[in-house]
Amino acid sequence: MSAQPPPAGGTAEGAAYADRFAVETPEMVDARSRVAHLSGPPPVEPAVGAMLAVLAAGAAARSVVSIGSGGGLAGLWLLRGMRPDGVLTALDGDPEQLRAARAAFADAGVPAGRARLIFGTPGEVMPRLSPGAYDMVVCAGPPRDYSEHLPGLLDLVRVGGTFTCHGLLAGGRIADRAVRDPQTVAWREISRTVKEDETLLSAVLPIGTGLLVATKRS
Ligand SMILES: C[S@@+](CC[C@H](N)C(=O)[O-])C[C@H]1O[C@@H](n2cnc3c(N)ncnc32)[C@H](O)[C@@H]1O
Repeated sequence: MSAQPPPAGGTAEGAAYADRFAVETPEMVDARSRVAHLSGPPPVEPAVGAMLAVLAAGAAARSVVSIGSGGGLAGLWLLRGMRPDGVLTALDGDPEQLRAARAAFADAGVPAGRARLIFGTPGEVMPRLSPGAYDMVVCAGPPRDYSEHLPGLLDLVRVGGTFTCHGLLAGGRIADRAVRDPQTVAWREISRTVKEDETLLSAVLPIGTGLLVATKRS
């Protein structure tokens, strides 16, 4: 398990319980330790991974895009919830993280056809993805790196599908109007855009470092 993050809501004990409730497979535990020494932010907390799996199962997801897929933790949880014939498209701009993800999927026995690993940024890869074709689009990483692509990322989601971003409550800065660093400002822009989009029904879940979830209604 990753180091316990500051609780986005509730108590540290509650957050720890939510993470223990979401039991990870041995392959997930190995995937977590594989990325522990790499640079970059940590993978999703178990409670967040479990929520992603629940959302994927609820959407009977057959096609999911993971932006900033890292070493594959979120991907393994998503694959657990997706249909057995579902395909995960995972993209990351760090070759070491992608290598770790490839190892994680191989370890977990994920058939090659179920996971498409792509090196690149959202701006580079999005033109290769079809609008409206995805049951879920799952974003992680620094919000400034994908906020400018938010309209395009939302366009990828089919009607009835789900969009998520993880990390917006980290440190609680988003709630403090006096804080105006670029990442926090980017999180506010993403949250506002999603909240004000009348085609979306959205919520913020205080798990992990905060999960923004939206379902496309039209
Ligand atoms: C928090 S980590 C991902 C963790 C992953 N979702 C998981 O749970 O295993 C964020 C990832 O975003 C990637 N990333 C950051 N900026 C990016 C960009 N502009 N394009 C592609 N990937 C990016 C980083 O390389 C890193 O692997």
